[in-house]
Amino acid sequence: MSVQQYEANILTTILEHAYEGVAVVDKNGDIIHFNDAYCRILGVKKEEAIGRYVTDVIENTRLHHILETGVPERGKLQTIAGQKMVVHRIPVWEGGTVVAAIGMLVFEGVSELYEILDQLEENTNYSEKRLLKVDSKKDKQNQSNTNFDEIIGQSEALVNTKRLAQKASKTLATVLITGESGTGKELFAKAIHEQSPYADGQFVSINCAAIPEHLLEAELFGYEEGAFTGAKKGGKQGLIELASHGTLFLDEIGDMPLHMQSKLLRVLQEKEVVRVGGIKPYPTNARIVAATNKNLLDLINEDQFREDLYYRLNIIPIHIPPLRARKSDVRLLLAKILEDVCQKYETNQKQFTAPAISMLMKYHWPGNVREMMNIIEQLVSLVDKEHISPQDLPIEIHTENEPSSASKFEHSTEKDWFHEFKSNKNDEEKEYILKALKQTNGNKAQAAKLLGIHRSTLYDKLKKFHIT
Ligand SMILES: Nc1ncnc2c1ncn2[C@@H]1O[C@H](COP(=O)(O)OP(=O)(O)OP(=O)(O)O)[C@@H](O)[C@H]1O
Repeated sequence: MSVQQYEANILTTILEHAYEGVAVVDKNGDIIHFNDAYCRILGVKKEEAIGRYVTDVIENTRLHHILETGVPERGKLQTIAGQKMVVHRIPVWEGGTVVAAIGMLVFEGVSELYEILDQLEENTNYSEKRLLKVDSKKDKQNQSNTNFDEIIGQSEALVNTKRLAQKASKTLATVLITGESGTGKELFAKAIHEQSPYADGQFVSINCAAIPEHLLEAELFGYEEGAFTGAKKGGKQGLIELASHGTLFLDEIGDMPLHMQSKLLRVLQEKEVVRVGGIKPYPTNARIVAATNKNLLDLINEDQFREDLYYRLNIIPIHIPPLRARKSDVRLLLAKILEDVCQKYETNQKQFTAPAISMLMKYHWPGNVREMMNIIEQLVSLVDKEHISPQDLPIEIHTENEPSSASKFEHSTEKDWFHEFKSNKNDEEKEYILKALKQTNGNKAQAAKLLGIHRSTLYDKLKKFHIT
C-alpha cells in the first residue's frame, strides 16, 4: 500500500468514527465525504448524499459560501430538522484558492450544550461555586476580558503580543508600544488599562504630535492661576494629574518636544507634577503607556529623543507586527470588519469572493488595520451587490497585484525584508528608497507603501538623505 493510500485510509477511518457529523464538499459544492454520524443525524443514506450539491442535502448550510469567501466560521448556530446545532465550517486552501470546505456538527442540538453545562454545575463543589459567584460580581473585570477579545487575530505573532500585553496589564509598570500606524497601538493600550489594577480610574489619552507645542505643556502638566494671559481662574489640572489611579496614554511619544521630554522624565522619577507657572508639587501615580511608530533608537542617535527617558519608558516593550507580516489575520479581519460595517450601516450582509480575498491577501497594507477599515467602509457604501469581487477593489490593491510590482514585498514578513531594510547602513537604506521611488515614478505615497513604512517616515528619510 502506498503512503498516500495508507494516509487516505487513516483519514477515512477518523471521519467515519467521528462522533461529530462531518461533511466535505469539493470546489463545486458537491459532497465528496459524508460520515455515518451525519447520515444518522439527517436520516440520509450516504449514497444519497455523495455527489449531490450541498444545499440539496444539508438544510441551512453555508458551505457553498465558505467556498466563495474562504473565511472559516466557527461555533455558528445552524437549524437542522428544527434543531439548533453548533457547527464549524472550514475552508481548505491550496495555492491561493479554496479547493474544498469541511462542515462539522459539534453539538447535536444546543440542548446537548445545556446538558454539559448542567453536569459541570453538578460536579462543581461548594468552594468553586463560591469563587464563580465572587468572580461574576467583578463586572468591571469581566468587561475587561472582552477587551483583549476585541483584538482580532490568531496569528502566532499577534497571539504572543496579546499574551505579553495581558501579562503587562496585571502590573503597573510603564509600557512602550511600538508598531506602524494603524496596527492597533491604542487598542492595546486601552485593553491594558481595562485589565490593570487601575481599571476603575480614567484612561486619559493624548496625541503628542497633534497638539501644538505651546499648548502641550499646559495640557499635560496643567497650570496655576495667572500662569499666562487667558489662564483660567483657579488654574487647571493637567492630564497627568487627571490620570491619577488610571492610565495616561502618550501617543506618538517620538514627537514630543525635547524640553517636554525632560519635564516628563522628572514626573516619572518624582511621581509629582508642578503645574505651569507654579512651584507646588501635586502627587500623581498615573500608570504610563506610551506608543510610537517611530524608531526611538534612531531618534536618540539624531539627538531628537532623550536616552534616559527612553529607558524609563521601555520597561515593558510591546511590538505590534504589521498586518503584512501576519497574513492569517488579514482573512479574519476582512470577515469580521465586513460583518461589523454591514451591521453598522444596516445593509445586507456582504461577502468577498475568493479571488477578491486572494488579492487582498497579497496587498501590502501600509496603513494596516485602519486602512482595511477605511477600504471596507468605502466598499460597503459603494458596492450594491452582495458579493464584492476583484473589480470592486480600489486601484492601489490592483496596482500591487500586477505582475510588474510582484517583488520581494509580496512575500515579505517583517522579520525578513523590512528588518533588513531598517537595519541596513544608511547608504544602503538610501539606495532602497531611491529604488522604490524609481519603481513608482517618484510617487512618494506608493514608494512608502512598497518600502512598508509610513509616508511621514519616508518624508523624514528623504530629508535625512537630502533626496529631493
Ligand atoms: N487586531 C485588531 N482587531 C480589531 N481592530 C483593530 C485591530 N487592530 C487595529 N484595529 C482597529 O484599527 C483602528 C486603528 O487602530 P489604533 O488607532 O489602535 O492604531 P494605532 O497603532 O494606535 O494607530 P496610530 O499609530 O496611527 O495612532 C482602530 O479602529 C482599531 O480599533
